[in-house]
Amino acid sequence: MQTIVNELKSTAEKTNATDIRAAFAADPGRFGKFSVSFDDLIMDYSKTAVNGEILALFETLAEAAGVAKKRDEMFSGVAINFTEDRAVLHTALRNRSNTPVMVDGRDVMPDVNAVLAAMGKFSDGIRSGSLKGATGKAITDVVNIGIGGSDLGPVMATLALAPFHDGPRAHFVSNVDGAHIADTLKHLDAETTLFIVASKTFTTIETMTNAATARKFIADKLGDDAVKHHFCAVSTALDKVAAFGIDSDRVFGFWDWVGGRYSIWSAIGLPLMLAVGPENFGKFLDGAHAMDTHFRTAPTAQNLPMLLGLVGFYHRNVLDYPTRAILPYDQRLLRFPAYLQQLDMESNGKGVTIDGTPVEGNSGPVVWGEPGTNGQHAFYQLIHQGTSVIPAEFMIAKTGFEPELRHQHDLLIANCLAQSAALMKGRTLDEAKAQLAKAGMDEAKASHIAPHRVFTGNRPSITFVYEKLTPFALGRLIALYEHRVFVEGVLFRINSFDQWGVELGKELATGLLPVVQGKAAADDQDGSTQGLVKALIG
Ligand SMILES: O=P(O)(O)OC[C@H]1O[C@](O)(CO)[C@@H](O)[C@@H]1O
Repeated sequence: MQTIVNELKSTAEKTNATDIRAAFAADPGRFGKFSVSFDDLIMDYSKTAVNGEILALFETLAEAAGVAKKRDEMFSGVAINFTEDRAVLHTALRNRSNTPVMVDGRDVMPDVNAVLAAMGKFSDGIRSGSLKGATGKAITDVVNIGIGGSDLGPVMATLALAPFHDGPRAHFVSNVDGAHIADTLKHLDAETTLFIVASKTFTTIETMTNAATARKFIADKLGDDAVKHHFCAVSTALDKVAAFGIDSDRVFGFWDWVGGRYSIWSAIGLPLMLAVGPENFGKFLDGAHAMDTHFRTAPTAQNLPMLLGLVGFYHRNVLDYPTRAILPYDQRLLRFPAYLQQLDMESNGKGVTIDGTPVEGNSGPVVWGEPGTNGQHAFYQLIHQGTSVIPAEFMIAKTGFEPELRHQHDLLIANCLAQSAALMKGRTLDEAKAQLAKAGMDEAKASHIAPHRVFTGNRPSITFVYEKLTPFALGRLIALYEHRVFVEGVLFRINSFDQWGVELGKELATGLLPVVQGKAAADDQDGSTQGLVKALIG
């Protein structure tokens, strides 16, 4: 593999691949060569440093790394998450074909479908008002209590599908900071509020602490017996859920072969189903399944997740770009960058390969971003003229949901395409001087000012275009990014599906809590922690 990576480096240099502007000047038909589509989803990667030679090496690299073989292992239930001895089967949750998926010799599809049906029945009951609170009132507000994968996916998807909401209002509490639940409960009526305690392990301290506060909120207002009418739970730890006191018919399970950051398709998606209904949730699953089928069957050169992963690896490990910006031109994808931060950085932020040896080169990039056009007024200065090259990933729908505001959607499209073009084309010194001269600036001053108005250009971006942000399109987009993370993880030669890196902080926090509470001395803490504890608690 390393030989091919080295060949990618030398070929990029030899073909001057990073001069993207020159590549377009030499080949106006570049878009046709370096864009792929799957139904209405188009991925334009022509504004990246690719060419025919690079693309051929991508295919060689994918073959040498065995990406397709490892993909098929994942879909078939091989325990590829070997440090936790688990299969990775979030794809089974949206396996709309219902072909058997075997785990430990057993087809899991009947279980998957049973949970989905139970979620649908519960959602219909809450949404119709037939399932009521303790005082006989219909539920008007749902509060999801969870964090990480038990929060970020539901938050992102529920906001993204706002035009499809016809159920109770959705609220999300995740941070252990009391401000989060306090600000949420302030506006809610206990009689008409349902809490979902969402935790794969049912041990996460933030979630369990907030759940206890929510429970007290209901008990104080409506009495202990009311709790069972105002709570439900989503978890794999059914014994812990029972101990919390939630009735089994309000517990929606999922399985250890579903990673937290890959769990939106499971019962973790219950807040989304309550908001948009079981039918739209089914379309959400349909979209992901369509992308799964595409990923499993399309040849590499036409395979969107494969290409997105290969370009991402190329940017990270060949061209050495340390971050990537996710820039959705869709306000309802406001939380999509944050969702991808966990999906990508908790999956591929690893330093050890599957062999237990240190990663050679780089592993996952820093993922960040904000919707356009807002980002243009915040950090685009750096993206355009800073000293770091930051690959951008834009996404834009052909059509919005507000026909009466079509003129605003036109502006959104114009800005999205313009930013991608500006990053690629830039502005030369001569162009800057000519522009200043045309504005009437004298030559001496223009020579002084012009360097500040130069844009290097040749800054890479990928643009996704799709018809409309429907449940199907959202499911398809999320699955695309899940599989891109998978492809990059294989190329980095890491296990993308464990997350040991979150353990140490948790362990130290457990030991520090009694010190913060004044119940234990800080003597064995490091000097900085001792100083900070003293400053904070005296
Ligand atoms: O759903 P749980 O078990 O509460 O875990 C919440 C999150 O904490 C982590 O385990 C660590 O961040 C994530 O992987 C997970 O999504």
